[in-house]
Amino acid sequence: MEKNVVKQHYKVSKRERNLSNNHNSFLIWFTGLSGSGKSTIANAVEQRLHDEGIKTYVLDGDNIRRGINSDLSFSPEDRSENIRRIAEIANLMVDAGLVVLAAFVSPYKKDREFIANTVKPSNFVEIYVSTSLEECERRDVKGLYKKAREGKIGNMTGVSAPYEAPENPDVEVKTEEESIPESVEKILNAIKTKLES
Ligand SMILES: Nc1ncnc2c1ncn2[C@@H]1O[C@H](COP(=O)(O)OS(=O)(=O)O)[C@@H](OP(=O)(O)O)[C@H]1O
Ligand SMILES: Nc1ncnc2c1ncn2[C@@H]1O[C@H](COP(=O)(O)OP(=O)(O)O)[C@@H](O)[C@H]1O
Repeated sequence: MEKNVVKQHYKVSKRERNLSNNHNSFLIWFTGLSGSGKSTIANAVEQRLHDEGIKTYVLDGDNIRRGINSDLSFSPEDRSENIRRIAEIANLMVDAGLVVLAAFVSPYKKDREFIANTVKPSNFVEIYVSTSLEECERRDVKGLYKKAREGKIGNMTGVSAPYEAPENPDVEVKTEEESIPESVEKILNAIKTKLES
């Protein structure tokens, strides 16, 4: 389809925004099963960054799916479209100078590669929140696993839909072995040099 759309260049660049904020902007992407701890850890990391005066924003699966992506299901195609839109949104926010923390199940490797390429691999930090399915089911924060086992919801990641774990994440957070503060420290250490503008 002919689109007749031409890329426009902005006067103020990402570099200039980063310089005036005194820190770089990039995307910290949390992937893992539902209940693994993505939101808990992303929000705890954000709090620490915010307290240091860094401009941040959290994008979270549940909230995005209640708003801009409320038309999407949990089929493989809709999950990919979910991630495609979030990658584009995150890219705009990174361009605007924010450190974006995104917490999405994002079960497909190819979708996570798409995100990295959308924001540029140098602006992408992948955090694998690697909690076992057994532990996520034990926590069952939202009662979804119980419903999935009872056959009341389909396509539940880990139960009736796949999760492709990252092979080479920047940080792996093992929530069954580490406390929340330990995981937060690990992530803050990993991004320290990235923040320097
Ligand atoms: N079938 C199924 N599978 C997985 N998750 C489900 C499902 N149905 C609803 N939920 C709830 O939706 C949240 C996951 O949405 P995401 O946008 O992160 O999913 S995805 O990246 O498109 O796979 C997820 O939030 P988190 O628990 O924070 O991960 C669940 O609360
Ligand atoms: N070490 C840990 N790291 C993160 N969450 C933990 C940890 N130990 C227990 N939890 C609990 O696990 C639950 C994870 O839920 P949540 O952060 O909503 O996960 P997700 O966003 O991946 O669905 C929370 O109730 C949290 O308090």
